[in-house]
Amino acid sequence: MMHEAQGQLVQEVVTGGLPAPPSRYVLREKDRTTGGGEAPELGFPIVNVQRLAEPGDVEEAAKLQAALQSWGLFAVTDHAIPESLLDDIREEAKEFFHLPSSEKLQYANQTESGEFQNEGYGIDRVDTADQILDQILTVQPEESRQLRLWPRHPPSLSKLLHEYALRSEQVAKQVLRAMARTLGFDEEFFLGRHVGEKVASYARFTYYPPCPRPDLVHGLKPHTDNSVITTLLLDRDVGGLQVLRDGRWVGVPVLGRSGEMLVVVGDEMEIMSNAAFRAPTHRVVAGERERMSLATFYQPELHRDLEPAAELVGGDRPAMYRKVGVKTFADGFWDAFARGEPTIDFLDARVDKKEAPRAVPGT
Ligand SMILES: O=C(O)CCC(=O)C(=O)O
Ligand SMILES: [Fe+2]
Repeated sequence: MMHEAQGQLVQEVVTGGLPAPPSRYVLREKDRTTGGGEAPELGFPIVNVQRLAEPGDVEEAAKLQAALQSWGLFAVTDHAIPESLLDDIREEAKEFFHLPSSEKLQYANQTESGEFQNEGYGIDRVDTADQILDQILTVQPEESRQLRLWPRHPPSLSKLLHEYALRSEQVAKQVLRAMARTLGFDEEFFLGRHVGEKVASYARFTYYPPCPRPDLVHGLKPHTDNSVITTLLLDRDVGGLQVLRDGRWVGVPVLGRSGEMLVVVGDEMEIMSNAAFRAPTHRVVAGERERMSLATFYQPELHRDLEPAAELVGGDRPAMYRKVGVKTFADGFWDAFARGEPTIDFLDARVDKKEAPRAVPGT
């Protein structure tokens, strides 16, 4: 059901001159974000996509491998997406979020009877009090697009998203091919055999309004991504993304052009690779300046099952996850996210419960 606050949009409350965020967004004292390792990290991994495509480039492959083993996410350069496209899509997305709520609610993520649906504009399903505003759209396969939920204003935003989706899919594919190679498999190991011809993708634009008391609220609460991998277009000037590393939150640095596009390992890759690659837990802290991001989640074809690849199971490496349908996993994500639990644990997909991640600080 629709939460009574669904129509009360946080950026309007916040920019309306209030000294502090409305109480429903305020975190309990123990969950607040100050003092927790927010300093941006030096040595953040950056991988060159063109070089990754060269099977003989062992240096770049080693960088990818190190990035996957350490952060589970990394910036990509030489990705062939024109800078002007990245700038335009960010600008137009902000323009969309700046529209009056009556206009944006045309694309609301609820059905006419008030039921939550996974696509559209709004706060995510409200089960807890700390969620922000986003717009989620299926982008691939094209025949699954629900165009009535695609913004008609600004007028070119939909076209930009279409173009961006085509190009960002190429980046995701290059990275998946190179990831297969780092494990000694052929390039189609993940893409062709486990993901399928028709990679599914969902775009999520997230808008973080300027927040008068960033210490009191989450931007986006801790989670792992519901994807094989995610491409993530960041705000060029405003940081806030943090990654949980060895029990500490570490800030992703703002690196201008070379740090604006990230690739993030998702839960589905963790399962398929039998934890050869792990999905990093990440969150966004609120800030005094507005910020937006565009995440595109790449998923296997919906009719498939997710399970550890047979080649990565055996001997001293038993299967660490049970088989789960891609659709079950995708639906489970929403329940898990609303409760602040990892989807893998929420769906009881981990074979050895002792392997479950330690409790996330600040949740
Ligand atoms: O806004 C960001 O930097 C991160 C967004 C994110 O993690 C997501 O949409 O899953
Ligand atoms: Fe994420």
